[in-house]
Amino acid sequence: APLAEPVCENTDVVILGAGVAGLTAAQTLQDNGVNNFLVLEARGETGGRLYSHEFAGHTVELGANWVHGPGKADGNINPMWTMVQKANLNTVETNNEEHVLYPADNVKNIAAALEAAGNATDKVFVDAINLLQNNLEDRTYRAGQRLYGWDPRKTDPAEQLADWWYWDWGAASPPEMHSEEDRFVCDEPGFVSALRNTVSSVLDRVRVNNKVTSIKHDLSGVTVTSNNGCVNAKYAIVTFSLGVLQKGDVKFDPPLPDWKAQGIAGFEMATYTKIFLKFPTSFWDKEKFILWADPHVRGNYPVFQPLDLDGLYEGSNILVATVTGERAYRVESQDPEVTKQEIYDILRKMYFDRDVTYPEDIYFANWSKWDWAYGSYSYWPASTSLQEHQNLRANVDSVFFAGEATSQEFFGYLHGAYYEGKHVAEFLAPCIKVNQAGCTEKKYDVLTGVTPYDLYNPDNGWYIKGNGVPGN
Ligand SMILES: Cc1cc2nc3c(=O)[nH]c(=O)nc-3n(C[C@H](O)[C@H](O)[C@H](O)COP(=O)(O)OP(=O)(O)OC[C@H]3O[C@@H](n4cnc5c(N)ncnc54)[C@H](O)[C@@H]3O)c2cc1C
Repeated sequence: APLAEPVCENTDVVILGAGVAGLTAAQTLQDNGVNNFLVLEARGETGGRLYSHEFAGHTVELGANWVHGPGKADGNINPMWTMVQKANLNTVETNNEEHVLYPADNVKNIAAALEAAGNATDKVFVDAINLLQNNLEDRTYRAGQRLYGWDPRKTDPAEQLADWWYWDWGAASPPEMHSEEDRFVCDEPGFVSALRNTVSSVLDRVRVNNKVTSIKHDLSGVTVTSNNGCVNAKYAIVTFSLGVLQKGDVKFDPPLPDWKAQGIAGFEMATYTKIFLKFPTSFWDKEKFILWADPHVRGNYPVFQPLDLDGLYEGSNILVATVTGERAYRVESQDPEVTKQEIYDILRKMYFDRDVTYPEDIYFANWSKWDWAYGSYSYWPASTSLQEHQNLRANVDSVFFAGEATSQEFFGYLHGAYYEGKHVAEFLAPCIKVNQAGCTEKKYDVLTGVTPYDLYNPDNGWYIKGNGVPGN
């Protein structure tokens, strides 16, 4: 071949992304007797949004931190819990009720608001299962809460904090997982070590620092181009975050069909930013969650978590603040020194009677900016159908998709990514082994609405369909 022509590597399956979904897919292919595969990863390390990082001499988790719902011995065990136990990582049980409340002069109201919000939330989840199982019209989370008596006043700090706590922060947990405790992972090897141990036999297939820029596809295969060359394969498994798919940095050739583009466009990425702070002294409550009801701004540094609790990083003087959504974008876009000062000012208001010291160091992830993530995790907007979600999940030609966002049950979670990676590999393994073309997953070319057309009638205020408009 002429020298200028790039020679692509050949393999059966090219997995794009080495997060939980990609590495689980790789391991599952191998477990099912498929050995000819490669993993291309943009970053210099594996794990993706399971991201352990050194801060102030300790390993902290920039991304996933909890095993949400470890499961019960007599039921389903969360696969992430199995990994964490095998790796023998230190964890601590948490639940949303282990908190101290600030400001001190508003504690009674905050406690009452938390109780009301919590009660409504429990009922909304039961409701949500009912709507889903019976194919009834969806409603927003807020509509559900109102029906159960929770409609926080916009200018009531206690109610706004309670609302943030049960929605923005905590309650995005799926109903199946809701009643169980959560396990917070805090250990020097890092949460990501549990994943790496589990997939150790496929790690040598991962090519780090390979940022994929285009995916050429047809029914017979794919050509994937990265900053480091190209790979031909029979199948690709794309595990990029929903944010990456939405931003369009990776070109599909031919472009993705409408049903697929619509599936990708219809879902949302949240941003959840943890801010790690190292202090000269530890002056805060030794409690798992310290909540702050800001008198003016909803979600303004509403939760702090000490990492220097007994059994965690004792003596570390590390405090973690979390912000979400608009407040997270603000932190990502302003000078960290400003963030430091803002947090210091709030801590001084909370602990006006203690010796509050100034943070020595600060670090946070730029989830909404990082071009390998563009957000922290996905969520499912109200009134978006299962069909549309399946289209986000389904393959286009030889390109398959897996990741937390493609999980209908556990989107947003590590175990969602795990189950999707496992599913896609189990689906493809037989296709590869018998060299069977046209393996394809369920998709919907047309998404249907829910109101039958004969209900568009004058009784319902609909005059256009042959009935003329009122007064004509
Ligand atoms: C702040 C935060 C807190 C969270 N907390 C929890 C929690 O407590 N519990 C929980 O269960 N879940 C939590 N999650 C969610 C969990 O981390 C994710 O659901 C899970 O890690 C997603 O795995 P994935 O394999 O689907 O995607 P990813 O981990 O995003 O993997 C995709 C991989 O693709 C790579 N990639 C992207 N673009 C390209 C490209 N162009 N070329 C090559 N490679 C590319 C990325 O670098 C990445 O490694 C949290 C997430 C965040 C961000």
